[in-house]
Amino acid sequence: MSAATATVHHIPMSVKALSESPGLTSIPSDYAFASAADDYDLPLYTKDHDSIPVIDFSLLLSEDPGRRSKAIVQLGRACQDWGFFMVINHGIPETLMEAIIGVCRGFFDLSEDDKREFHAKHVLDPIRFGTSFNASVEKVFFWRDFLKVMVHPKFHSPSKPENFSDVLSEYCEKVRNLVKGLLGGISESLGLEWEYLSKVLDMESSLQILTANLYPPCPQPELAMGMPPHSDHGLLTMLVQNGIGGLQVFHGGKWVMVDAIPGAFLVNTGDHLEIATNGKYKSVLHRAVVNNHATRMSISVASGPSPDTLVSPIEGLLEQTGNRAAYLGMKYKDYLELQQSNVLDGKSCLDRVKITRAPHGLI
Ligand SMILES: O=C(O)CCC(=O)C(=O)O
Ligand SMILES: [Fe+2]
Repeated sequence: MSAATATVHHIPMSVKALSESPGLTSIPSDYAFASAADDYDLPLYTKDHDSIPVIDFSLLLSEDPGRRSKAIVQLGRACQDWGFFMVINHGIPETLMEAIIGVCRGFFDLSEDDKREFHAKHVLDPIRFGTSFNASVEKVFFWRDFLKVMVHPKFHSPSKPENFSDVLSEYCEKVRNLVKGLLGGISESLGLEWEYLSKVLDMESSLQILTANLYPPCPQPELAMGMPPHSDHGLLTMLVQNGIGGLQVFHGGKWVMVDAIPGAFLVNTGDHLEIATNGKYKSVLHRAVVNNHATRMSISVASGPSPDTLVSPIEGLLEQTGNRAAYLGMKYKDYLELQQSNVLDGKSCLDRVKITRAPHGLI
């Protein structure tokens, strides 16, 4: 390509640096998300937050069969009706949850030069620092910086700040165990054995990715968006935040603001649980809004099958779900690459593997 025809896409600086520019009172026009009006611009409901399902993890492991099966029914309902729930009594110390938020904050507070080392060349690079979602293809940027680290089956970690790697490894191992328990309960809620999903999805080699999100104060929060409506790849995403709200889930045709129980995990079902269950447990749309007074941080851990697992609807579940597979099989790592290389837009990636059929009787 000659210099005259080359187009250089403008990659913005971090929103952290932008938000710290002296005298910033409005956002640059390429962060104005509201002008790109979308279907999700619906009224916001907070009153429903009481009904967000709460799962007591300790009951899933209870020795009392009655309490255990009740908890499993509740978990199945939460996956089917909401695709979102909070988990309490999960056994992960709050000090460790605070520590992971602390070391991630420490990472974002490194100099821009230090962080630049992790500007990725490829979306599957194991450590990536960036802004927005995929700034090289986006027209509108999101008010968000991120650090993404692949921590399993192979562990990676930035070497700075000090003790980042120790906290990351301890935290992610504990989250993996929690996910194993939740998947066991989910398996049973589908009438399968506790170990079933873990085995067919090869969770021993589960691809686990930690994403730290930083949303600095924004002078015009009503125009900007932290993360647009999207569903997550993988099976379950486990999220914690620094005490500042901003996560909204789409439920019953409305955006519901999540009012987190302190110390609880916020969990959402991902695209690969939808594919594996042939649409019985659908991945949930969610988004993150920003505010003008406090820096919000959230740490999400996405847990998927092993990178090489071909994920398609599970045979044993077809009978409960209309007898025909409604999704094409795709290797998890190929799906991940596809999702991360494009703009983040609702469930557009999942739509690519969805089999659409003409209504019965029509060709
Ligand atoms: O910050 C949040 O609450 C949402 C983050 C999120 O959706 C993600 O990391 O996929
Ligand atoms: Fe998400």
